[in-house]
Amino acid sequence: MASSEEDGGGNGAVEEKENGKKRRLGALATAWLIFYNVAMTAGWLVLGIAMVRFYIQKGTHRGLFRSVQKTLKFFQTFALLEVVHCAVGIVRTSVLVTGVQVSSRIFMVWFIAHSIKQIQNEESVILFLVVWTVTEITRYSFYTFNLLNHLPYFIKWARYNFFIILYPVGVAGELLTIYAALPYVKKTGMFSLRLPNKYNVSFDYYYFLIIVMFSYVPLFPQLYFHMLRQRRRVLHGEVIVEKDD
Ligand SMILES: CCCCCCCCCCCCC[C@@H](O)CC(=O)SCCNC(=O)CCNC(=O)[C@H](O)C(C)(C)COP(=O)(O)OP(=O)(O)OC[C@H]1O[C@@H](n2cnc3c(N)ncnc32)[C@H](O)[C@@H]1OP(=O)(O)O
Repeated sequence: MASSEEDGGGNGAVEEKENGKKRRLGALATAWLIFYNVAMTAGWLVLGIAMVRFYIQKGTHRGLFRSVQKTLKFFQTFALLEVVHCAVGIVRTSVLVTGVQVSSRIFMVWFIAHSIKQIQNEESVILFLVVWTVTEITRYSFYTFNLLNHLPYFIKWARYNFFIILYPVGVAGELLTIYAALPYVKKTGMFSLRLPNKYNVSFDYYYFLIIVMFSYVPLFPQLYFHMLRQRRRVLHGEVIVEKDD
């Protein structure tokens, strides 16, 4: 995370600069991250409240995705900035780990749930929506309070414990949703390119989705074990030697 001006540590990109510049960039980066995390906490809170209100009013999950999709798309797409934060060094996280996490979410939102209307009312969509929402409210409020140096222990505890259950449940929701999308993708041939065509290349979205589903097998454990290491480091103070990207 971007460190405060006083402690001066923890931000390689910033530390290399000469002193005056370093202080300014440190304060700017911290201010930006506070703004970003407050906005994201608020966005996911709004989404959570909208989901609860929808369910209370309608008594069904049908139509829920449609009613919250604008907020979801905006805030989940905004999270692309997290990859930028790592790349420019204002947060101390792997670009690769963050990139996989963010791109899989963007993919679910735009290329599955948005593009394939027939699956928007699947229970699995609601499953990953609820899990993402709880996760993100906890995660962004953790970062915000941490940056402000007033971190309540229960938020820290929630950040590094909830994922143990929420991560596999969220992944199950995502995989079930992709699985539910397969027949529609096959029937419509969407996003696919058949031969012959002027580019002389073919692409089959149906098989691409199957490959994406299988790619969870090697990729998800890496994210999960990364979080388990973070948990040991933050909650139990273990020193973890991270490999470079
Ligand atoms: C094109 C098709 C692609 C298809 C790919 C298919 C493969 C997909 C496989 C992957 C499946 C993922 C599925 C996923 O979407 C399901 C869910 O999310 S379910 C819900 C449960 N999820 C979670 O709990 C998410 C957990 N993940 C994360 O928290 C992050 O995304 C992750 C990058 C994985 C880990 O986070 P990080 O390494 O950043 O850990 P920390 O939070 O401990 O932070 C480390 C330090 O960085 C500071 N930091 C990070 N971000 C910020 C920020 N925004 N503001 C301020 N500071 C930040 C943090 O404080 C730490 O600082 P320090 O080291 O000083 O303590």
